[in-house]
Amino acid sequence: MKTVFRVFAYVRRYPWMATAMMACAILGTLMVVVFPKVTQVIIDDVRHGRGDRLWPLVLAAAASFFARDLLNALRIVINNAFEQRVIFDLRSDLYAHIQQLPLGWFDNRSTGDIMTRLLEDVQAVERVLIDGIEQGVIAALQIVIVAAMLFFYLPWLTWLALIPVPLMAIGALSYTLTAPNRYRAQRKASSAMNALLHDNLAGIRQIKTYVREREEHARFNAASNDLRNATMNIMRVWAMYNPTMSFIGALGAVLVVGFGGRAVLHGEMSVGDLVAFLWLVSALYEPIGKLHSLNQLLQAGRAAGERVFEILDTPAEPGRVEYDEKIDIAGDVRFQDIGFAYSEELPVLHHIHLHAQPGETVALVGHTGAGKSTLVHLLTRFYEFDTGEVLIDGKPLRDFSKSALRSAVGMVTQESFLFNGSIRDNLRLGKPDATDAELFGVLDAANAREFVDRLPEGLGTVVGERGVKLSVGEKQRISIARALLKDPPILVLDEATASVDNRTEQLIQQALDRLMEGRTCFVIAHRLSTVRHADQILVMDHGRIVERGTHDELLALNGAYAKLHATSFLDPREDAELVTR
Ligand SMILES: Nc1ncnc2c1ncn2[C@@H]1O[C@H](COP(=O)(O)OP(=O)(O)OP(=O)(O)O)[C@@H](O)[C@H]1O
Repeated sequence: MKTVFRVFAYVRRYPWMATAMMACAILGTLMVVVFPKVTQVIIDDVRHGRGDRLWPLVLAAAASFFARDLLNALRIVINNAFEQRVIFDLRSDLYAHIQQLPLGWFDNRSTGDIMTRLLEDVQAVERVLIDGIEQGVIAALQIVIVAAMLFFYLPWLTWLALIPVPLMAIGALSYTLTAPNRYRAQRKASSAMNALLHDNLAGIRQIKTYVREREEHARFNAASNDLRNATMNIMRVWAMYNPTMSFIGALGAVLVVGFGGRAVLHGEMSVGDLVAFLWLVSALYEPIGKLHSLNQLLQAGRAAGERVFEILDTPAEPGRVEYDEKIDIAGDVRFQDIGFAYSEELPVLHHIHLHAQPGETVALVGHTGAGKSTLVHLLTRFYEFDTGEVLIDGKPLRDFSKSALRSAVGMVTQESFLFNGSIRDNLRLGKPDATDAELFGVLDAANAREFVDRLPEGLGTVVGERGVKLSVGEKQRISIARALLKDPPILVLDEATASVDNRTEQLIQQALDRLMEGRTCFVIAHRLSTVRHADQILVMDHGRIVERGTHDELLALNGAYAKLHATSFLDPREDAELVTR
């Protein structure tokens, strides 16, 4: 129930719309009493010499139907606007919160699952909200009004008409108690199918390369079949529950016809009363039937709501966010005895000490999995270190707002992720108000101007998902240009290992040199040239810094670094290129 109440809290944001909608619904429902009354009067009174009343009564009945449907039309218009606002709010809150969640949360979830929650689950929650409130209240109101009228007419026949109600309540209760598991299973199956779909679309090149289309199709069908089975399970129970309830409800009308008919035969009630009574009984069971459908919606919404609120209840990343805060950072970075673990079983960094002065280049080298990326991710608080302290310009990292800190650190990763927008949009991520002249300036510096000028729409060219329409070397240079535009005092650079041709390599290296100039740089180094020119090299092994010094010092030490060097761990190609440059 907690989930349901939390969902209803969203309605409170629009009290006027909710009130207007309810007013239309209530007034429209009140019209339900007119027709049975008119019918009774026509049958009983008009028949007995009050023919003059016939047409005014017919007119009154027509007017009541017109009013009911006019109010209904109004209610639908308000309802739609209300519904869309609520769904917008819930989706917006959810998205805003997702953006604030720590990276560790994303590491443990599939994109397809998150998207299912944001798209499908929000929709299911919204249906409960709107239909739940509105139709639930209307149905309850109609039941109360009609039951009151029935009791007013003939209490003994009303009691007979209500005999099926306790049976229906028991049926509804057992459905409600067993439904959550069925709906949870369905939401989970839907997420799993979407996750597979998302993963496969992202990996479509691999699927084609490894000729896995048939197998992946089978895997998709299996996930889709799970969803089908889960949905069928819900439907099967519903197919039993709904008609059973409808049949039990119909028994009420049957009892009324039987005992009411006998009363008419014995002259204890008029035919008009019996007809009116039957109308009212059907007007009583119609909303009861609706409540059953609503119960089904409610159970679906409950399962979806749990998944939506699970995200909203996940604590956001720690740290302040002050988007417009401007800070001046020189770029002095110090790690003091830093320890970090992704999870208790997976300690990754141990006793890390390092000091980089403003403008220095620190090269991180070491075998794969040594902890180099993890170390630099702590600098931007992508992950929170467990022990020790990181200081920037002598101030603890956690005293900076996250926004200011991340504005001060530029990142150029191997992946060079580009968004599916124009080159201009992608560059402006680094500086939203940059003019085209500034963009061309950084494209020049990043050796990217030439190919951008050659593109059919220049800066306006759309690069495709993840920048798929650009080559690896082009993407790298765009991402260097983007970092140049951001102009951060601290730079994290994950040197690309992917090979590009020698000329492109040279262009990229030149662009990087320009980018690194005058900044404190942490480079996850894969090239000999980079480490040669670094002010200090940190050699990492199993989460520890095992050696530190300059290239010559470390070679003279004849330890781990010398071994890496001897085994050509670092790519020497660029070195040769630079010498000839
Ligand atoms: N997001 C994560 N969640 C859990 N474990 C992780 C995560 N990222 C990295 N690891 C683990 O932490 C260890 C260090 O990884 P890290 O990526 O920092 O190494 P690296 O030195 O940068 O390696 P590479 O040069 O291959 O990128 C590895 O054992 C890795 O499996």
